[in-house]
Amino acid sequence: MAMAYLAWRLARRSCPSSLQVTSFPVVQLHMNRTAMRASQKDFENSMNQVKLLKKDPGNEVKLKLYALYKQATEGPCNMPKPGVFDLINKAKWDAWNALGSLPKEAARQNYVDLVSSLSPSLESSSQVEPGTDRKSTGFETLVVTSEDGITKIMFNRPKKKNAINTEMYHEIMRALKAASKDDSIITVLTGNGDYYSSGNDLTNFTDIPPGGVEEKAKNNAVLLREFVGCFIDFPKPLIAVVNGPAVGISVTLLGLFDAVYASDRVSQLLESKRSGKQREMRAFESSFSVASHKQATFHTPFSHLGQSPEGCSSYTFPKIMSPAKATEMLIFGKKLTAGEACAQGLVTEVFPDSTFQKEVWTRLKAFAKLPPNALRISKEVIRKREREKLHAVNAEECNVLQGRWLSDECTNAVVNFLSRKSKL
Ligand SMILES: CCCCCCCCCCC/C=C/C(=O)SCCNC(=O)CCNC(=O)[C@H](O)C(C)(C)COP(=O)(O)OP(=O)(O)OC[C@H]1O[C@@H](n2cnc3c(N)ncnc32)[C@H](O)[C@@H]1OP(=O)(O)O
Repeated sequence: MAMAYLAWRLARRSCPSSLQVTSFPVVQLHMNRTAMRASQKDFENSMNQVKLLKKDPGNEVKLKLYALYKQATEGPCNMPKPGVFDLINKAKWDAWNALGSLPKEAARQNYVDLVSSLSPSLESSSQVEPGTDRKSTGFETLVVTSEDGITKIMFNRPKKKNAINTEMYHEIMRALKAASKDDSIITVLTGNGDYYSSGNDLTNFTDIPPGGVEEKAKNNAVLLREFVGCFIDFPKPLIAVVNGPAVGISVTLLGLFDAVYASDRVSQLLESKRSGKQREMRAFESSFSVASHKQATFHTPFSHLGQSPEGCSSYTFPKIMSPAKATEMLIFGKKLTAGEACAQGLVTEVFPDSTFQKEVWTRLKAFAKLPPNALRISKEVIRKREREKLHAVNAEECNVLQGRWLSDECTNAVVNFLSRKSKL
C-alpha cells in the first residue's frame, strides 16, 4: 500500500497537472496483485490489443501505457531528462520517472491490467462508429435511444460534420417533442463522430422553391422560429454532451440547455511531434492506430457568413458571458476552446477526453435517478421567468435573419463555402 501511495504521490508531483495520475485506486489495485501473474505472453497480447483500439484512449492513458511499457521492458527511467520546451518527451519522461523503482514484473502486470480495463469502457462508449450513418427507426439523420431514464438524441451525419439540413431540423423537433412526452427523466443531445455539429447545413440555401428566394427566406424564418421554440419550451432537463467542435446554431442553442458538458479534446500531442521525426515518438504513435481528434471548440462565425445571431443568443450570451465576450463570439466570430467556453459560462464542465464519455454518462445516469416531477417543476420555476422574453427574442432574431439571408453578404459567403470544393 505504501509503495502504491508513493508511486501515486510521485506521479502527481512530477506530472504536469493536466496529466496527473488521478487513478490512485487503479494503481493500488494493480500493486496489490501478485506481480508475477502477468506472463510475457500476456504482456505481448496486451501490446497487440493496444494496436487494435478503435478509439483514442486519450493522452493521459497513452502516457501511462508508455511509462509502464518502458518500466516493464527497461526498468527504472534511464532517459536523460528532456528540456522544458521538449513538451512531448518531457511528458513521457515524467510519466516513466514517476514509476520510480517499480519492479519490471509489477509494471508488466499494471500494463496488462490497464489495457484490459480499456476495452469495456471503449465498448460502452456512447458513440456509434463514426462514418456509419446508422439509421434509427423513424429517423434518417438522428440516432434516438432511450434507456436508464435518458433519451439520447444523437446527430448522425458524421460525414457532414453533423451539419443540420432541413430534414434534420424537422427530425430534431420531432425527437424533442417525443422526448418531452416519453417516460424518460432527462434528454441529452450529442454528436456522432468527431464533431458535435457544424451548424446549419449551408446547402439549405441552394434549393430555391418556385416562389423564389424571398419565399424560401420567409419559410426558413418560420421554421427556424419553431425549431428554436422547441428548445425554449422543452420541459425536462436538457443536457448537451459536446463530443467535438460545435459551430453556429449548435453553439447558440447551448444557451437554452440546462447543462453543457464538453470533452477537452486537445489536438493530439502526437500530431505536434509528427514532424519532429523522433524515433520513439513514431514507435509510440504507431502503437495506436487512432483517428486524429478535433479539439472541442465553439465557433459562431455569423458575420463571416453575412448572417446574425439566432437561438436566442443575442439575449442569452450577453447574460451568460458579459456583453463584451458575447460580442467577441457573435459579432467578431472568436472561436473558443472548451476551457474558454467553460470560463465564460457557456460550458458547465470540461472533462479530459480519455474519461469524458465514462464520467459524463455516469453523472447523467445519476441525474436520471432523481425524482422526475421535482426536476420538471424546478426547471419550470427557472424557465417561466424568461420564457416570454426568449420567445420575443427568437421572433426578432428570425426576422432579422430573414433579411440577412437575402443579402449579397450572405449569398457570397455561402457561395464561397460551397464552391471551395466545387460544390456548385
Ligand atoms: C427548420 C429550419 C429549416 C431550415 C432553416 C435554414 C436556415 C437556418 C439557419 C439558422 C442560422 C444558423 C446559422 C449557422 O449555423 S452558421 C454556421 C454554419 N456552419 C458553417 O459555416 C460551417 C461550415 N463548415 C466548415 O467550415 C467546415 O466544414 C468545418 C470547419 C466544419 C469542417 O472542416 P473540415 O475540413 O474538417 O471538414 P470538411 O469541410 O471537409 O467537411 C466534411 C464534409 O462535410 C461538409 N460540411 C461540413 N460542415 C458543413 C455545413 N455546415 N454545411 C454544409 N456542408 C458541410 C463539407 O462540405 C464536407 O463535405 P464533402 O465531403 O462532400 O466535401
